[in-house]
Amino acid sequence: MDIGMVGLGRMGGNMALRLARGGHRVVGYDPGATARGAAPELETVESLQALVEALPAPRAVWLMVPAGAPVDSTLDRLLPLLQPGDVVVDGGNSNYRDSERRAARCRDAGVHFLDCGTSGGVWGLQEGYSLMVGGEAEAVALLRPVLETLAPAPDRGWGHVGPSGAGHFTKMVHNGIEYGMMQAYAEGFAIMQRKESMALDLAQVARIWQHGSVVRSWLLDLATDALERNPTLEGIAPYVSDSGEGRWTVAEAIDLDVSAPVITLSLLERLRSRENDSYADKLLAALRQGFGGHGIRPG
Ligand SMILES: O=C(O)[C@H](O)[C@@H](O)[C@H](O)[C@H](O)COP(=O)(O)O
Repeated sequence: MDIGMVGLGRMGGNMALRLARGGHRVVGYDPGATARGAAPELETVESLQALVEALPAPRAVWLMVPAGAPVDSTLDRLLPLLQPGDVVVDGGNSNYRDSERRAARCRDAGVHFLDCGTSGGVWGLQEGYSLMVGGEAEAVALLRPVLETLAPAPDRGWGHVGPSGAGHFTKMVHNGIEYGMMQAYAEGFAIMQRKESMALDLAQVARIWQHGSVVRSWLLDLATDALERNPTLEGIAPYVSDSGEGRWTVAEAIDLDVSAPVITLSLLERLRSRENDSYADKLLAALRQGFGGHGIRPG
């Protein structure tokens, strides 16, 4: 089918390519002008207007722009160009409450809005993406050919999970789980690395666990590659960023009265990783000295 792809960065560019290679006609536009003009499979245009004009009705336009304000500003410019019956998909890591709001806004204009949680990262081009779609069934049916091509296989790795917001809600929880799993691997390997008397080959242990072990997973495969390439993790600062999904998961857990200690602590560990001159730790040391006369390490 014909589809417009807005945003041709790491995710959008690869998704556009996977679709083009899967036999779809993809018209790409990148607001940041990082268009992959070099990829011969992609037809790129210079404006949203040109993108809309290049598509037959009902139009399908997939947004892969950074979450937050860029999605709203793209919608501001895109909606007046669309017609009732057209479909907009937000495939980025948007907050699900924003997606509920955007769906209502599109509905007022007669345009369908689908929120699609997209997992797979840079590997999605070859492996396919895991896609969680929220919105109206009618719009999902229109997008089915595209979803079947983006997914690892037409009949699996994607699904209509619920009403507007449900796609990004499930992706948010997916990422919360991702935080917890990553943290558990990181801690386990740190314990083994500290056991200097055994001089364990951590890449070897990871390789063993990849086969038959209860904790085998794609994240473990990535850990194995990382440890094989760089066993001491030299050149990597112990600083872990986040893009918001873990925070939203923790906030949602609290709102719903769900105890989610592992996800919460893995988020806090990321925050902790960014403190290399902790005021809180200095105060702790000062208090301990205050009440117990314990020594402090001069800094
Ligand atoms: O499933 C995925 O493909 C990932 O979860 C991806 O969507 C993720 O958002 C970023 O790679 C990093 O997220 P953080 O910056 O929050 O770690």
